[in-house]
Amino acid sequence: MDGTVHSVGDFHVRFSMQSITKVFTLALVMSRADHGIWRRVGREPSGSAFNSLYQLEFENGIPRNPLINPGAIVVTDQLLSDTGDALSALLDLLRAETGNPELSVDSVTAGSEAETGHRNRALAYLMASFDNMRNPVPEALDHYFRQCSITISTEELARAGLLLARHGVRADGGRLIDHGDARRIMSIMLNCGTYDAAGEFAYRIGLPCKSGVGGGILAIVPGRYSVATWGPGLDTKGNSVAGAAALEAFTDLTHCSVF
Ligand SMILES: NC(=O)CC[C@H](N)C(=O)O
Repeated sequence: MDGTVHSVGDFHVRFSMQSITKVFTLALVMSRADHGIWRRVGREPSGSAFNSLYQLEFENGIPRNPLINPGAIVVTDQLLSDTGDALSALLDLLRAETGNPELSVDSVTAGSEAETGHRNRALAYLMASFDNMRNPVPEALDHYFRQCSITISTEELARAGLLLARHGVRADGGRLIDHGDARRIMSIMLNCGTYDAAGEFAYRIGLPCKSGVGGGILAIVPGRYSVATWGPGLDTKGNSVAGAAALEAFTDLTHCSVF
């Protein structure tokens, strides 16, 4: 938590943050008093794929949790209502926490997210049909697609993760969220941060984690440090195979887990 970074391998390589951004948009929304987000999204593991539609239909347009796609779309929609510019709010936070003012969106990735995002569009319109979207779907999705396309290195991701390791205290010593909300976000990461493999991750690694389909994983050792891994090969659930293996070896060797 003093900012010392230990790195190995391709730690300067930039990759697409993808779903890892979902943790930071949630923190931004929760930083506002009376945010009301838990009326719009749940806090239970989904047990299904991150872009599954059927559960959302059964559960009346209320996504299971904020770390699967429909939940994150709701959170981004809320952040858009709160700030007028969800993407800028997220970029400002990540630039400050990583210490890299150049952190930005990869426009080629963002273009491809928009071009291929039919399922995300289906999820968002389904939620709109249940009156769970506040902004026009195309506008909210534009922010969501660009948010997923922010590029970051493992070193920067580890720095950003300190926000949670420090229970809500920012790099500049100010506070974004209170201690309890940081604890709650990490509990959601443990239960929901790796989609329908969260049980397996808790068993193998025992840390709050958030993965993204860009191959990154952010893991937090609360009160001590954060660990970021990147390996582009994904398993069938969308989690980095090498990243999970590295984190498992790491907690086996260090005995540092929340259990
Ligand atoms: N699991 C992920 O990283 C999903 C993010 C991806 N951009 C999507 O919306 O489908």
